Amino acid sequence: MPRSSSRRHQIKFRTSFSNTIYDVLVGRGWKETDSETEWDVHWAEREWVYEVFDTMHLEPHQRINHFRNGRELCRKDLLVKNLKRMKRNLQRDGQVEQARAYDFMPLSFALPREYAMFVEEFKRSGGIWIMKPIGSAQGRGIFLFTRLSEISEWRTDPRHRGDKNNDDRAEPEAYIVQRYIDNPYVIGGKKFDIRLYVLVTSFSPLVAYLYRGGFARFSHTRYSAEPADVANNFVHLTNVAIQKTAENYDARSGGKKDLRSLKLLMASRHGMKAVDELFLAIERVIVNASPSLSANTKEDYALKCEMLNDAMDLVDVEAKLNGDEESVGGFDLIYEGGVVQHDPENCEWSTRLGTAIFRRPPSSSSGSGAAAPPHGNAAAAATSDDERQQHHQTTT
Ligand SMILES: Nc1ncnc2c1ncn2[C@@H]1O[C@H](COP(=O)(O)OP(=O)(O)OP(=O)(O)O)[C@@H](O)[C@H]1O
Repeated sequence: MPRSSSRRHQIKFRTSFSNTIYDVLVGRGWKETDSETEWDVHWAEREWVYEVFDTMHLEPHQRINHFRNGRELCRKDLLVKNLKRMKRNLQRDGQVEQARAYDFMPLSFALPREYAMFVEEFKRSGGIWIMKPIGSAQGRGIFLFTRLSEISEWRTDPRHRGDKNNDDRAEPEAYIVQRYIDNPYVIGGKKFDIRLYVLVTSFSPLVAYLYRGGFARFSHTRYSAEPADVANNFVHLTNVAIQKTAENYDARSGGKKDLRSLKLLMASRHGMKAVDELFLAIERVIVNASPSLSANTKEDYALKCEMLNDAMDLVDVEAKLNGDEESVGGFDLIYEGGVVQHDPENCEWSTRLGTAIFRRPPSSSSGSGAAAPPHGNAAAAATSDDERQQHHQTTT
């Protein structure tokens, strides 16, 4: 795609969403269209892209928000399958150290297919396990258990049948069963997870950018791994969709703490170096096709709009980039066919505390050999299925 001159025509977008992404696209002065073919940006539903991608023709200037095979990394069972396969291949090739990098995933089995293997492991080791429907989001259908009989209920209960007509012969719904991490890092006694935004502009070679902003999603009930609390989702599941139904839910903060405050707090406990190292390790394991783009607070709305606006700059709809940028807005290149290694001699630590990566001073930004032009038609940042046709009030 020629990048020397900016395109002058009116940019047109298509979307069925009406949350932050809609506001951002309109805010850029772009025009909404219903046309099936005449658009520059299509912010589409994930399943739709998976279905039609192979039969659609994309012009070089057109951008769509999912890859055709995104579910290979973003559906829970396929992610497990691919991570296991990758690890096996590395072990087979004698790359022991690289294979070990895949140990971050707790022991997992795809049900019902690997039920017998799971039962063998469960009888051997016991403990707390977590069941997650393979294609769901927002904590829906997730539950913890400590006894096999609880799984038997899942196997026989019609509510968990793949066939919604309650056909007794239908297979139980597909789940991932995973060893539960029962000693999470807590703040104020509460469990949290972290929402980061990654924009993947190409899968071959893999090119990924990480956004500096993000937030932690907190539970509202103190963490406990006691048997009496195992069934209490308010203790164990940090999804906002779950937490907002808790009695003590704090609607003002939305249960969220921005990434910068989180890192400062952790730095005050452990030192900045430890926090930077932690976030570099996190960078190596981030994957998600559907971060919620709806907002439940003013801050949330501002963060998501700013992130999406920068994402639109990065996928270069208006053909304004040179193609060798390592940072665009809040997005920093972290992977381009391999981990982007910045020379510490030439770099300074980010002072924005968003992500812990080396940031090159502006004067030495060119000729690094690490940068890649943002390219490809797709960008893996999307919206949860539940957000279709919704406005700003929904949450993950
Ligand atoms: N193996 C595990 N050990 C401990 N906690 C877990 C484990 N797997 C998932 N969780 C917790 O369960 C909750 C839901 O997990 P996750 O966010 O992956 O589900 P989801 O339904 O796909 O949600 P979302 O759509 O918001 O990403 C989170 O609080 C997460 O920390």
